[in-house]
Amino acid sequence: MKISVGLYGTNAHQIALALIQGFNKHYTLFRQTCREAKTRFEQGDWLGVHKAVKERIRFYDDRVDECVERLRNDFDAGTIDQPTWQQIKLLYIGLLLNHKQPELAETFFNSVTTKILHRNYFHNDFIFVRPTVSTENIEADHDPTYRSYYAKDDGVRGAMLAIVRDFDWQRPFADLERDVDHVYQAIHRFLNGIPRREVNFQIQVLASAFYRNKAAYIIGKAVNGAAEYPFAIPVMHDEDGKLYLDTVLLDAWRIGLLFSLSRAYFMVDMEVPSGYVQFLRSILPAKPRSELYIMLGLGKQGKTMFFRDFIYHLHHSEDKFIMAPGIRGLVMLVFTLPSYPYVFKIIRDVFGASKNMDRATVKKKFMLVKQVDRVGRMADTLEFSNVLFPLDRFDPEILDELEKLAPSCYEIDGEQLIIKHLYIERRMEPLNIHLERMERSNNIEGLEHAIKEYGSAIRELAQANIFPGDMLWKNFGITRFGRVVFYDYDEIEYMTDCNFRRIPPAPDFETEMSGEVWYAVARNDVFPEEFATFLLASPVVRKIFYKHHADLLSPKFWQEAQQKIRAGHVEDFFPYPQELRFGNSKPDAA
Ligand SMILES: Nc1ncnc2c1ncn2[C@@H]1O[C@H](COP(=O)(O)OP(=O)(O)OP(=O)(O)O)[C@@H](O)[C@H]1O
Repeated sequence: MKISVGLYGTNAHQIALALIQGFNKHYTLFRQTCREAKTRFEQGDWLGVHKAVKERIRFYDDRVDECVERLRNDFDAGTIDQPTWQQIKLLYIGLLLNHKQPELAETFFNSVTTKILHRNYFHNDFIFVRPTVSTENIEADHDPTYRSYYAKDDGVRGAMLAIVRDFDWQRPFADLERDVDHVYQAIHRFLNGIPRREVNFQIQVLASAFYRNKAAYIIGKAVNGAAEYPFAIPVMHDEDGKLYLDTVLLDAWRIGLLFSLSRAYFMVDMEVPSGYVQFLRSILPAKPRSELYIMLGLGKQGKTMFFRDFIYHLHHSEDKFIMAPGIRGLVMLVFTLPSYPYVFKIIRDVFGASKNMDRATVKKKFMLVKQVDRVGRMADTLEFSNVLFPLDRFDPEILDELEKLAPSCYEIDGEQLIIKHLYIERRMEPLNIHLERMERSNNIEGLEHAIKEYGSAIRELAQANIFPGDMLWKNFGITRFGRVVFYDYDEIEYMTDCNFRRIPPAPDFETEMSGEVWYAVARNDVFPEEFATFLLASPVVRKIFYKHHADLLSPKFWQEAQQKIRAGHVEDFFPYPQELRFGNSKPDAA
């Protein structure tokens, strides 16, 4: 039934209700899959874990589209007048007063209404440019955000046992008391003894575990006097299918790395997500809230917050956007703001000669990266449409490049530059620049570290079913923490779609020397023996590469990795160093 909208929005209330119903449906489904993560973990359903993460990404857009359609069908949304839209927003705020996820619901409102309204309406009268409802200290009705434990008669060890048991995993531990003892010893070593307990001593633990890949992480902090000690404990399956604690992470920066954007998103069952973010911020104050929301699977909220932070930063800085240092892309045009740690990537209109693909394929590859396990080796990207930038902050070189290479991707409207589509990702030092710097300063240790890391990145990506396609140094970056991460996605393929081949012997010497290819090459053929030609021109780099990663230059490594994937093997990737593991168990060999 179509209801026509009268003057001053007599249906404003019904429209506000339709919007909140749309959001509530979204969050119910989102929570359901997060809740089921516990069962998937208990059952060791690792392929199911990947499938669920992939499917969850679509939930948001599906619900937004559904809600837009409902507003169009039931309320003729395109004809709603300005006063009615303002009224709808005010009524919607009223519906959020006791809501448990008001910040997400505000963002949902924006997602739906910006699909209906013209850009001129994108200000605070009509959408939530700024949040309106506070998320401070929202109490959950059913599932508390964190639980508190005290060291009573059975001491800290007893509290730790209770913490783990309260997760109620329906799978036995191999030897929980042994593991808790390891945790206790690790804390002892880390703190140089166990400090005297103050009267306020307590351990606070986030009530839902953080599920990712084959692990569940217990995250919390101990409070003692004025000091707080964060911790994260990964729980895993051993080779007999029993649970065990793999380590305890006690350095806040190491815990922060669990939330690196180059890893897959967590599944966490949260009634009040802002409570989780608030708690995480108390142990990781340097992590932007936007990145925490993204890592909790709430990407749209993360993007919204990222953008609010970015606009705020623009108002409080003066530097200009410049072209990103390094070798220019043949597919992407990349610029950056030196005072902000991200790069901005636009798909060019015309690609360099060697790039035989189109815009849709590039977008598909970027989406693929979001959906797979990035194993800490592929940068996550935030995708935006119609982004407004202040024109006077752009270096003329970027404007020239835009005009030359991507004329259909932008518009200039008065003082504003509107970029129609772009990806944003963390800025790193391009690996080619890093290696040159290391070689120039004769820093062999730094060079060796970076090359070792590069090979490990390729190896781990292969184990996670990703073949980078273009493995040149310039397509990788190195993070502040010295980790090598891949960021050029236009040529990536699933490992299982590639055909890794040895170069067939030449029929005769003349053919071999001719520089011509003497064998037929199909689209998905890959010849690992060729990698050395374009990677290892520098003798010092070559020597180090051969020392650590010579096997990557033969088809055998790649074919074996393929076989394992085809046999359903899901590799273990540990977001912390091997030497921190308690060594209780070899990882599950399944
Ligand atoms: N995350 C990043 N941090 C820092 N610099 C980056 C980042 N991403 C890209 N760059 C810079 O921009 C350049 C081009 O980026 P990218 O490799 O994504 O583009 P491309 O067009 O896909 O490249 P190619 O021509 O190799 O396909 C890189 O060589 C690098 O110098």
